Amino acid sequence: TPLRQIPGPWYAPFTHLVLKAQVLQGRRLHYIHDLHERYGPIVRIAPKEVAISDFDAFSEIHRINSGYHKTLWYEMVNNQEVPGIFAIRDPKQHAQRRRLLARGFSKSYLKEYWEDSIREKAELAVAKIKRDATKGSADILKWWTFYTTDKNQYMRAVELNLFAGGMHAEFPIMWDVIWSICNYLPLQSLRQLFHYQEYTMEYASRAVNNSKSQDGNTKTIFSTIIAEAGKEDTPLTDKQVKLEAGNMIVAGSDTTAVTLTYLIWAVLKKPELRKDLEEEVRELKEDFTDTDLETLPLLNATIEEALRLYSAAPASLPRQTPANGATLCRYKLPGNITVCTQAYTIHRDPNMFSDPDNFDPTRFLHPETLPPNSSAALHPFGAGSRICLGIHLARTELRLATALFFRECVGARLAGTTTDESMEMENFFLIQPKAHRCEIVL
Ligand code: HEM
Repeated sequence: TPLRQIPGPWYAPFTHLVLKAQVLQGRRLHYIHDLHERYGPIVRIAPKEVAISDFDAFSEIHRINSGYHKTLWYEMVNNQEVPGIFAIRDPKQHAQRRRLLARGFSKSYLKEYWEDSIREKAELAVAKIKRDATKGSADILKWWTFYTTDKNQYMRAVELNLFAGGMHAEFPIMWDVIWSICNYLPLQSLRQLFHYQEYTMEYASRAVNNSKSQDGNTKTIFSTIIAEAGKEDTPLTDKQVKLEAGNMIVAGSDTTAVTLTYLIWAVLKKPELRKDLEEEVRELKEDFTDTDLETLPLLNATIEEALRLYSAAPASLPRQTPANGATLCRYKLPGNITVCTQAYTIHRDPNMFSDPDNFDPTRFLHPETLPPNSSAALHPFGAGSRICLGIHLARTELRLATALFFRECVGARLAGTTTDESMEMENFFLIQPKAHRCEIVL
């Protein structure tokens, strides 16, 4: 195989077990990052899998109409009868579904119908953080999760979704064996882990049914999806709408909550930066809008820097080489093998971002001074036709929560329990702090 030319550890051509062991330990992105540091921008990581951190190759793989499609791994993670938007692999089918869902996520639509409700929830989360932090300590990861998802009996299933889906995709046989054993055990937590899809679907069904029962004036994401779904020549079935609702609930909750948590943590580690941010948001008028926030230089630079170092989905985005093969980083690759790029490594490329491990929002205050290609290399929300559908929603949520936090929680500090070690990244497709909490005090 031409893959034998590609640098990498001696065992990679023979087995994927070392890679899988890293996945099990929540260390896949660290492992691949270390391999890039050792072997360079293209590394063979398993018999039929290659990791790539070269900018040109990244652009080629994720370019619209590039011919590199999502791999089967996505369908295995999704683990549903029919794949939803996140997992659909056929480009035509994907484009059709995306068109249908996109309207409810457009920037103008969000501003018109959703901004007030996002702001209301951000205010509530910040009020709770302030209350807890004043009394003792506040776990911001917990409150940002409540900000992005309803606090209800399905929350745990939503949290488990990508973890359990990832395990199903990586270890399908082991998963099925354990699944059949656990079915006989009367343990609620195990049932939730192995039946996460049913719980999530139940939650999604409830959300869709609620939307249907609302009067015509009340718009929610699901009422928009349902309305748009009805207009198509081949409308979505009721089941497909619920399935997509489930996808949105999973894709839109931990992602934003984790990014916000790391953002606040990184700022609180730098008291001067915290003071500058507090000053910038203090100047806002009481009834500021998201449009006002878009004009704040430091707030936006801080969000950009948090997305560079700590966006919640910085790990491998696997794609399949076109059937007739490809050439990447001057190596010829056969068709239908997996190539994956990870933002974690590309965002830490010293040629794109000087002193890359340093959290320094000021680098984005004058983007024109950044090296060429660095803004194209920044892709916390993915790239090309599969870029995040919720990008505007996520950015609005990030702006409102960050501004409200630094207005209300002036002088916030990290609690003694929050250390660099407790915040180390655990990687099960998404990242989250190893301690699964992040406490602050006032
Ligand atoms: C800071 C928060 C977020 C981050 C960092 C993030 C990141 C990403 C990334 C990297 C992808 C590309 C995955 C790939 O190519 O394999 C993606 C896709 C997606 N995201 Fe997000 N996301 C965030 C918030 C949201 C929100 C709020 C929603 C919706 C409620 C959402 C819905 C989706 C959907 C539906 C896709 C699949 C799009 C497609 O394949 O067409 N995300 N996201």
